[in-house]
Amino acid sequence: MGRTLAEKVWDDHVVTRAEGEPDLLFIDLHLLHEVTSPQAFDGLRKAGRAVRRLDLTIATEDHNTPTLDIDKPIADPVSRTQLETLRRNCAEFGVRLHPLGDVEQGVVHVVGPQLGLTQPGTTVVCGDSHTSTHGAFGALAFGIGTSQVEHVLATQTLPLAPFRTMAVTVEGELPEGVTAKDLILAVIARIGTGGGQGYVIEYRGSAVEKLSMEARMTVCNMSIEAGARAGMIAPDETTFAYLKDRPHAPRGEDWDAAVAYWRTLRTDDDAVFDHEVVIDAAELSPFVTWGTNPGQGAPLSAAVPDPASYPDPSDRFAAEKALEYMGLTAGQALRGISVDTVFVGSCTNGRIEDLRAAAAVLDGRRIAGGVRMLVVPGSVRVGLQAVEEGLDKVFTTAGAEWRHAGCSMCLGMNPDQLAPGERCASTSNRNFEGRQGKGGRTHLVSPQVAAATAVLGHLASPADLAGRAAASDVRTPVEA
Ligand SMILES: CC(C)[C@H](C(=O)O)[C@@H](O)C(=O)O
Ligand code: SF4
Repeated sequence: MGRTLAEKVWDDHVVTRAEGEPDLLFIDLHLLHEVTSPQAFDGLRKAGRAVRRLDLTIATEDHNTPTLDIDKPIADPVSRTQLETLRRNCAEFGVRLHPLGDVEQGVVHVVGPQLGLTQPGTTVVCGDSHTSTHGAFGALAFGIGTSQVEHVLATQTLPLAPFRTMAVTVEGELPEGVTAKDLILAVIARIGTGGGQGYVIEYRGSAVEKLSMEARMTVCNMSIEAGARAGMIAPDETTFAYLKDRPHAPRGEDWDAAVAYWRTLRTDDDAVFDHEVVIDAAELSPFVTWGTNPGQGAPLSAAVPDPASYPDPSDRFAAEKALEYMGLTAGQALRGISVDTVFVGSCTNGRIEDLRAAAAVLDGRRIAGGVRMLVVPGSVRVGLQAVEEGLDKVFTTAGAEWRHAGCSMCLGMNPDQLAPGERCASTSNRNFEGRQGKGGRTHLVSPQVAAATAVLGHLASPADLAGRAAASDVRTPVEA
């Protein structure tokens, strides 16, 4: 019988297989950050062990890094300790680290792909749930716990329980203005936050094939929000073009050999998935969340749902609780919900295409009075590219704040937080209670919706700005 993409990559990495035991897999790339590595390094130190494969291990600082005044000492003592600990550990064990101030620093899931470290057919792990992002390259990429981080540091292998396979097939054309973020939010709303549990999801179909690498990363990034162990997309010409000439991509003959292998990484025609979901791209529209988990979402054109409409009592209870926390009423139009803050960034939507998309909406416009907008590039490189393209000026001219790279307000482990009761349209991936600051309320959106929301001061899509000319289009003849 044929095999799925995930099964092929898995099989190519089995070091040992024994009846009744999990397979031991070789790990090709281990990414580290400050939050989930300290105890793992402590464990190594106590056991008197070294890092087994320094050439396959790389660290960056992202969660605790400030996005302002990065040349000043870090004021928050917890963040300072986290970063100092990572620096000490990396120096002691010889691990390559890209610290705050380094040109390759940034959110771990933005840094790996942009350096060309994330490659098709590899196994990638990190002590971080959104490691699923790397599956966009046809890699098998898992988030792992701190004890597993220690195991990988010591052995470059990991025992892993078998997974089930799910295909999410999206056929057709995404309508104008509908993005990868809308697609994945719709998938999660459809299968639920537990719908992917135990599965590796492969996204396929003509709509997925047409997505750029960055859009594919947005989709795979949020697989974990459907409870899946990983998300994957088969590598193709788009993948190869993205990787070519990246610092760690193979070169010359090695490149040709790599591409020849990568072309074999496709689900066989006769392979069978344990579960299949089919979605018609044409039916998708800009999507926003109204609740406190990423599955509580609806089209922007819809209304806040009535908890009473849920047949399942636990869904009903969850919706009631969510509406209470979010300060929303059933039946209220999603489009009318006003926000205090807009956050563009994170490993979901903090890449250059995301910043371009937000800037295109803001160009020549101003954000609404009383709205605070933070634009945080996913990495220093993304930030530099944005500056080269003049996007930072578009943001600041519109009244937004242009910040230094990091996780920032995605989870508020640094000073970028919501105040209690504040409402935010955010391009990140989690809308849990208190995620962006205690008492803060999060609506997950695409970069385009984030930008339009900033301009109008309430949840909106760029289409809602039509007819409201950009400032640059309404110059008087004298100015022109
Ligand atoms: C801090 C880290 C362990 C966490 C994760 O695993 O995802 C964070 O990145 C998040 O997004 O909540
Ligand atoms: S940007 Fe957000 S989701 Fe991504 S790693 Fe950082 S905190 Fe986690």
